[in-house]
Amino acid sequence: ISLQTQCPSDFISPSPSRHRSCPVPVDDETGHDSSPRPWTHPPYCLTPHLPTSSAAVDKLCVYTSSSYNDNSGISIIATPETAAALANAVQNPLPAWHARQHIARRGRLQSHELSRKDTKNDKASPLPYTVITIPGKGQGVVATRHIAQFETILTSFPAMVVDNELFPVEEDEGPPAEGPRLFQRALERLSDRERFEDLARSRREAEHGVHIVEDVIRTNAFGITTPDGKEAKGLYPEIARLNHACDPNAYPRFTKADLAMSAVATRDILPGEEITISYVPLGMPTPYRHSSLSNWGFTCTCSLCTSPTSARQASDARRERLVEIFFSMREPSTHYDTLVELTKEFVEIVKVERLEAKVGEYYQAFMKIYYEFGDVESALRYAQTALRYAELFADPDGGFCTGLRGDLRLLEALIKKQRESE
Ligand SMILES: C[S@@+](CC[C@H](N)C(=O)[O-])C[C@H]1O[C@@H](n2cnc3c(N)ncnc32)[C@H](O)[C@@H]1O
Repeated sequence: ISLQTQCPSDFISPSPSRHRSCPVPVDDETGHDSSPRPWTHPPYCLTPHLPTSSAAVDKLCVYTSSSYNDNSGISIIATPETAAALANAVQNPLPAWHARQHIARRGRLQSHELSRKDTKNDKASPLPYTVITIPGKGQGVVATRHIAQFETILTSFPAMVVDNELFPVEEDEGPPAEGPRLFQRALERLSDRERFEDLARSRREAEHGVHIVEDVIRTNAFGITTPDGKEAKGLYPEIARLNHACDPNAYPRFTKADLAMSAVATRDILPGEEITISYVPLGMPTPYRHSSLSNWGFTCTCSLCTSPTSARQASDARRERLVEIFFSMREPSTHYDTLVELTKEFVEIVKVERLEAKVGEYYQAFMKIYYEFGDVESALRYAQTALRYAELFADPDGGFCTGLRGDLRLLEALIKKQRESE
């Protein structure tokens, strides 16, 4: 008998649990008298006045679990359906949960100074990083020992998840007027408010009246997809200490099954080196990066942006060349030999520009192109490498990895059939 239950909004591998159930949507009417599991407070709901272009949303409610993440707590602002889809992740943490050393007690980071002791791979400090003040950047995260390429540096669990309806893309559309009341309730109910309120803000002076939750989320949150497929913002206080670099040494990986966000090293990191991620899509040339970064209200002074003009221009040219090559590779008029040459050039640029975290995506595209050319053996090799990198930098149970595994099986079957008929 399998104890595992599959719920309608489950991801590929639901975490097996004896206590597993399929949570039903609850709101302020259905959940008024009690606090239905895993929520420790009755849902607080409002009907937002959304722009007509927006999908129909009857209610947005605040759902809180005070016990989540070693009693740091989580507040979710979502529709009853999305909250139900998130409930299992909140209620059934994966077995590795307590083993994660970087969740300090009460969810706070150990923010001690980077001392000589720390840099010597000190066993007493289980964390491979510390949080310190970085001139011109506020706080930042610095390695306290050698971190190997592909190592998971830190994993963080969300303090808040907020439906994107409260963060319309079009600036002039304006957020729904109900936003601040929902934000306030979500903040008040958090057990560890300090973990949230300590985070960087970027709109305090420029835009008076912006609610602290809106400001903190806009400055620090990641875009995530909930198990029922809704776009939301996830606020991960530990990961939020990572500053931006255009040539970062870490990459954020979101795993839907436990809602975790991890920072994975894209290359070896030396003790004392700052650990950085890119806030904007990797691989963009300077002007695109700078306009995308304007949302955070800082001028990027990372090593790439402050490198000599000639080096920066060379990097921009390589990044633009990647796009050109990609289109040429897909041109129907491109001959196979040219395709092979273009692939080599592309791979070389990816190495020089240190875009390891994008290899999964790039090689998946190569797989398709070589398959269309009838070179199934090469397609299989690219699919294998794509999956290896995707499992490092993307959700191993997510759609990207699952799709690649399916492609691999098809390609293997095809090759087997071809060999049998030879
Ligand atoms: C997600 S927070 C990063 C952590 C933040 N430094 C702190 O003290 O908590 C984003 C904010 O950090 C600062 N920041 C991040 N990367 C930076 C960079 N490369 N240069 C200058 N400031 C940066 C900006 O103020 C930005 O709005």
